[in-house]
Amino acid sequence: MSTVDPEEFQREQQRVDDIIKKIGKQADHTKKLYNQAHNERRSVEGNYSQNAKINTFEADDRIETNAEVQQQKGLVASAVENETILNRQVATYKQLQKSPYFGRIDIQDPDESEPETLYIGTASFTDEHENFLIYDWRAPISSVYYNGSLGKVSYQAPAGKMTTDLIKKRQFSIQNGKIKNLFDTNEIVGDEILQEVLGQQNDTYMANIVATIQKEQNDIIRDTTSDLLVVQGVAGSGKTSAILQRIAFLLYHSRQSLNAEEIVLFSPNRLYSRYISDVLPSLGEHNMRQITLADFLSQRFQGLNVESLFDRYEKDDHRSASQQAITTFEESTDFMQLVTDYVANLTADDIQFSNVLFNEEPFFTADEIREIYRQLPTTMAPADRFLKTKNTLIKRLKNRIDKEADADWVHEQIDHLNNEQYNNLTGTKKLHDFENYDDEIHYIGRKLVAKHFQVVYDALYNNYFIDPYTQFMQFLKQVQLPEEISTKDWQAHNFAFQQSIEFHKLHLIDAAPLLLMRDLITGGGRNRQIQHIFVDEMQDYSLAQMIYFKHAFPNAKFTLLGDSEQALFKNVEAPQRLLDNLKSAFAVRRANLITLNRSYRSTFPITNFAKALLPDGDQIQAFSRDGSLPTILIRDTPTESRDTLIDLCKKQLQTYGTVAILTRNIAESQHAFNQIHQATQAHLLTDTDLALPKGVLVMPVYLAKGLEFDSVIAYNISKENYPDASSTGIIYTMASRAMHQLTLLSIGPVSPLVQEAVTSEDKLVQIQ
Ligand SMILES: Nc1ncnc2c1ncn2[C@@H]1O[C@H](COP(=O)(O)OP(=O)(O)OP(=O)(O)O)[C@@H](O)[C@H]1O
Repeated sequence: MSTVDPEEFQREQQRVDDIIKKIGKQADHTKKLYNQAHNERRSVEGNYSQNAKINTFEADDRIETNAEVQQQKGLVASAVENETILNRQVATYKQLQKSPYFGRIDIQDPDESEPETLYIGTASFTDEHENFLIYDWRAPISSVYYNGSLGKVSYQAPAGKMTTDLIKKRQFSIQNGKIKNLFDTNEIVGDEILQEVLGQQNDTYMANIVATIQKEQNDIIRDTTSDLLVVQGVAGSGKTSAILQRIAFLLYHSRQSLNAEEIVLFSPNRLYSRYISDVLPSLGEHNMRQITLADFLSQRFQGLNVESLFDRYEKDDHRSASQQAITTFEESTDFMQLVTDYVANLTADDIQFSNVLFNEEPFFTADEIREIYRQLPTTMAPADRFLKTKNTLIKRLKNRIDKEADADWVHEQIDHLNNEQYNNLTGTKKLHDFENYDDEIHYIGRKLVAKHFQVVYDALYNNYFIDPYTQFMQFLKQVQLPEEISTKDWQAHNFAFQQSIEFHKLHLIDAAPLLLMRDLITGGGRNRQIQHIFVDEMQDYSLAQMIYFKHAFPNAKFTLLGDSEQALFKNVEAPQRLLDNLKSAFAVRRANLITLNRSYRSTFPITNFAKALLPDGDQIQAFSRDGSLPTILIRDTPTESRDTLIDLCKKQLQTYGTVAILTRNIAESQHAFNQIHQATQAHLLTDTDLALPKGVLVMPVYLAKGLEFDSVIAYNISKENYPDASSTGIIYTMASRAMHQLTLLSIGPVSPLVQEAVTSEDKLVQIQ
């Protein structure tokens, strides 16, 4: 298979052996350092807990002890960091020992007499003289490997654009220190190694793809200039892979100014979060923060049960045209603009202030709060007025505390304090900080009263002096409706909003506009620390939600990835239009759209079948990997279908590690699971599952988003279940989850969507 002669192969193997030896030496040395660091951390920690236990009872000792504890704390933190870095290095060496590199480039720089040979791997490795024996795949020079065909190539180095002559490009597949395959290639990254990688069985969790990154994927990964990067990629084109490699790349390039905590990925579900969680650690990086939309919204609406995308999908089956029109309206950019305009024009009388209670009595009345707000200049932004109002309320609370501090009940409480309680109240203050005894008693009194009124302070701090739900109701009532929505339907919708709030629930469509309204009034809800937001499966988010993200993370650059054909919840939107919409809504300068049309996940026959399901499937290029044709099994009765399903699962398990039965919704999953679980030990997966087991998995299609399985069985793709084109996205998503084998089972006649593929002149499926 290899394109190089045996002697050359031998020379390369010799080099691999030498490098592995060197890595081994370095690994042993680092392991020793790690053990030292580990012991040191434990001893520093021991010291710290000793010191922290020192008697802090005597007021004069307290400050000294405090300083010492702070110092010890710093020592612990740096010892932990040291240990973590060394531990990570040891892990990297271990990985490099198995497979030190995957690429080699020979380049001839214009001002050098000899060509230079560079090897590229998942991490850098240098010898004792700081010579690079392996270059990190993210190093500037490594981009030549991913980007260039032989001949003149350029790359971006810290000093600016450089050019060189690429005279050889070699790809390796090295496993456990042995070269399995070796190719010289002129292509960007040759298909041979990719064939091999893609032909392997699903590993349950996603692996990094740095050895075989393709050119378009590389453009996504190395884009450091766009404020908004939108990627439209067909199923299996490597969008999720590109996100993760991109994060690794950004972290490497901005080591000093960016850390993983400042990157947030919105993931479609929790299974997906787990599915991708090994990729960054395999590249020696920490994972970014991950959150699902449902969890994000629940955090923002403490105390309310926010509908999830999945709840909504389960319900969407039964929605009328008018409900659909309302959803479209409320999820649009225009609607978010209406919210913004509404808030900008709110007068003091319009704002729904509410009483702040203490012991069930008003401590501040809504009218008092409104008066404070009214007195502020109307030229101020609502959020600034709100903040000033809040500060005034806090000041008034402090005045109350000050007065109350000398009340009899307070003095009485002070008399009953024991020494420890008393000292805890004086905190870092020392005795001579007080002018006299009265001063000290007043100080203690204030502390006691502040504790007493803590609920009031908390209510102010959390902005509970406004009722955002009633406010939103007021907003909904005055909205100018588009023609296609009748006043009656709108009223019904508003009533439903009000009712759901009474039951502590919130519909998903109301969440983004409501949050925006609340934030614009209160000035809260913004996180300026986050530098990058990634959204995978963006087709399942509304524009309104995206606009809210932009508002909530004002300093972040956005990378949005999706496949409009896999939209489970709405109609397909052309990527360019989406980009234009987002570009104007986000008001960004540098926006970029990248399209990925080559699909890597599935075998050639599976991708060909999936393509045929789509009206514009021609744009999808199937990667040429052999496999059997997808099979359609039509059974007349539920009993026959059950027997077929059990047989099928058993048979497939002999060949494959994961067999996924994908259904339309949770009820259907439950039904299929009940039929087969005894015979097949199947697992039923739901929204709350966090891990992916091996074996037969049964789940609704929306939980399979972003995932892949060796074998997929699309459950009951009957005419009855999928009567028309509105289900195209669902069947396409199911089919495109399969890596090696796809089976479609129908009880009764098959869906017309599949029928077309069946009757196509090219043989796309086999029927059994
Ligand atoms: N350059 C590559 N080298 C090796 N494997 C790749 C490459 N690109 C993609 N793959 C593999 O193809 C499969 C699909 O990739 P990925 O899940 O990233 O695609 P996606 O576009 O996010 O898919 P979907 O939208 O269908 O969920 C994965 O198994 C991934 O490892």
